[in-house]
Amino acid sequence: MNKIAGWIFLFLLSTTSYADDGYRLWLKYDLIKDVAKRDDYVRSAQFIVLNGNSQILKSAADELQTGLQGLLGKSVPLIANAGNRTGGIVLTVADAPNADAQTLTSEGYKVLPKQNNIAIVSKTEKGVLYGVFALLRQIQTGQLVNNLSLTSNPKIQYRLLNHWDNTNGTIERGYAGESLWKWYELPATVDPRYRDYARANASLGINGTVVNNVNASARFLTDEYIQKVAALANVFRAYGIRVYLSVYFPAPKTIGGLKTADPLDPEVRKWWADKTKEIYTVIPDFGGFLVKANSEGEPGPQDYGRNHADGANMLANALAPYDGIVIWRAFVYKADSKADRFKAAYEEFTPLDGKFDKKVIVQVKNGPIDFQPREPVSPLFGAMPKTPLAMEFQITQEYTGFATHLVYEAPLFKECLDTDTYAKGKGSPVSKVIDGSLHGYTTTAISGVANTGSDRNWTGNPMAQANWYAFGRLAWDHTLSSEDIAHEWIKMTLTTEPKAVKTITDLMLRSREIYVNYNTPIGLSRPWSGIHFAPEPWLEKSSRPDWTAIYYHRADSIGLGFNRTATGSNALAQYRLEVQQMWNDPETCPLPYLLWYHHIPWIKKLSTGRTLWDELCTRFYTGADSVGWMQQQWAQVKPAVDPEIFADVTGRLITQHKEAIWWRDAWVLYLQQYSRQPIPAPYKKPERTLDDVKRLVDIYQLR
Ligand SMILES: CO[C@H]1[C@H](O)[C@@H](O)[C@H](O)O[C@@H]1C(=O)O
Repeated sequence: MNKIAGWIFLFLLSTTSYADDGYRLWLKYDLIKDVAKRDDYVRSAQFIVLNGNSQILKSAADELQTGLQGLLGKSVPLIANAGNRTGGIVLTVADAPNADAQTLTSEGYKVLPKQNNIAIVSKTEKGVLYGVFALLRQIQTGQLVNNLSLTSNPKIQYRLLNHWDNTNGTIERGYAGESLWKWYELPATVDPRYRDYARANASLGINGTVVNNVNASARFLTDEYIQKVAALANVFRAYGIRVYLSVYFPAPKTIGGLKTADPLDPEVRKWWADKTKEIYTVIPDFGGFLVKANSEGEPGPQDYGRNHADGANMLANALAPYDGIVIWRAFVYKADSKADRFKAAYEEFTPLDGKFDKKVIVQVKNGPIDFQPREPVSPLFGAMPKTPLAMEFQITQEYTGFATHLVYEAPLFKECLDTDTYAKGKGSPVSKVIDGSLHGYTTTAISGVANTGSDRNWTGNPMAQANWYAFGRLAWDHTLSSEDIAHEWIKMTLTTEPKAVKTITDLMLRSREIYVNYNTPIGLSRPWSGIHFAPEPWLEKSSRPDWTAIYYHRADSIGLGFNRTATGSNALAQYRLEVQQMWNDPETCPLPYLLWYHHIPWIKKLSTGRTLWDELCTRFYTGADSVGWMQQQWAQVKPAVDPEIFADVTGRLITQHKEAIWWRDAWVLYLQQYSRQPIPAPYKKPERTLDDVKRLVDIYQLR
């Protein structure tokens, strides 16, 4: 009987541990199997010195104890003073004239050898917490810690997740279940998961979270919701994370009973000042407001004949007594079939450069359109020298295959950050614009639209955890490489077995380009069906002209692509001269951007030696085939990876392959109507007809 009970216990244990593998993210802290290595760590981690009892220091010590307990299989005691003892870890908040702290900014940390101990030093408790995670990361990735010497300062001040979560628990563009925030239960019931969310973010250095959708409900500003958000803030505070709210601009009317929301109206201004005061009374470290205004039907200051700066400055004024900021989004465009949507943000915002209050940051999406699998950088990054600009990346895979397609986003983020804007001559990359170093902005920020949800593994596709991870790591230090970040994440999350690490890294690094190839190669964009998932390049009618596909690709009997040169929309003129030169000439424009800027004849020979048509077909076919390669690569790592995660990713890759072929067929058959060219050898004509694919997409979109 006992034996049976024992078996049942073991069985339960093993199943829970599988299920937990996804839940624990990169903070797994499993026992290090290499005994020699483990002993080495044990010698350096015999005790933890914790001097002080602030919430954040306590979180740091807790995490260190939990991590070491798991990794070393041994509980490590906390003591208040090292005395003469050596071989421990000393957490130190360095008071002013401490030599070790001199090169540190407020959130930076050092991990260094000190009197035969490992010292984790920072000017602040938050920095100590980040240092603890850095030390754990070293151990998790199998690096030596004796004589370890790390110095790290975050390059960007506000490192935020933006959640597009609604009051009813849904998430706009969320593919991993419902919202993490259980609004109906809050504030009385506080899910322990909020703490794990905070730990995961703090481990990356994320220090703020906007908890609700930019298409905001005014309810978030009611007392009822402020209390709920305060309950979240109470959990996050212990991990150095501040909460922010997206605001509905006409809230003074909808919940305040005023007749107007005009930002220059004294009553409206008073309403916001009072509301802000109310928030700070309940959430003393509230981070500030995020605003989507006069964009995609959301109301804003223009409804009252005012501009974005008037709206943003009014909120900045309300925040003036507090340490909070206004993040005003530049994602704007008007429904005008004659205009080029590409140009809209630049046109609306550059005249306002220098007119924003110093508490305002203008948040710009990485590209001028909308989070496409590949976009050129937004021209705004090179054109707002007097306004701090925040970067907005999308971690959730709205346009990169939801939670089924494996797309590692670090290369996409890096491509944008590394692009030279030439704003102050050569060597003015986007990264230096947003980290403030180029124009001397003192306020700097970066946001990632979150891909988390209530799914047990947080992100739906377990591999998408890497995108959350990569965003956070790059927000802290944009000089890290995609490859190094992938290595870290894999070793902490999936396996440390060297061959498997290499195979998975390779797979991840190639995944985005593979997706681009079957989805939007050579500068195509926005061929989406309404839900932004299935191919619908044939879409010609929609409620807005710029929500059709034809608006973007402009296929005709001559060729394909959007002419944005001087003979077309002239959007290129929004960039600095050197950037224009990079893209202006169809003969020299790099292929990834070609159709973003040029209408190219089907039979035109490209730099690859193939005609446009043949090149497109090559990309669609090799892209779809490469998903087969991804499946083979993944199959090889089976022995090294948790069985449940292995099976989950295997299943998603099967779906991805099927859908990649679907994309290929849709594009090839649709474009062939215009090109009237045969599909080049060795590729075979799709077995289905264009009507077959259209029907498939129509059915896909039925409710
Ligand atoms: C929150 O709305 C989103 C919308 O769902 C998305 O399809 C669009 O791309 O971008 C919008 C935005 O960024 O405001």
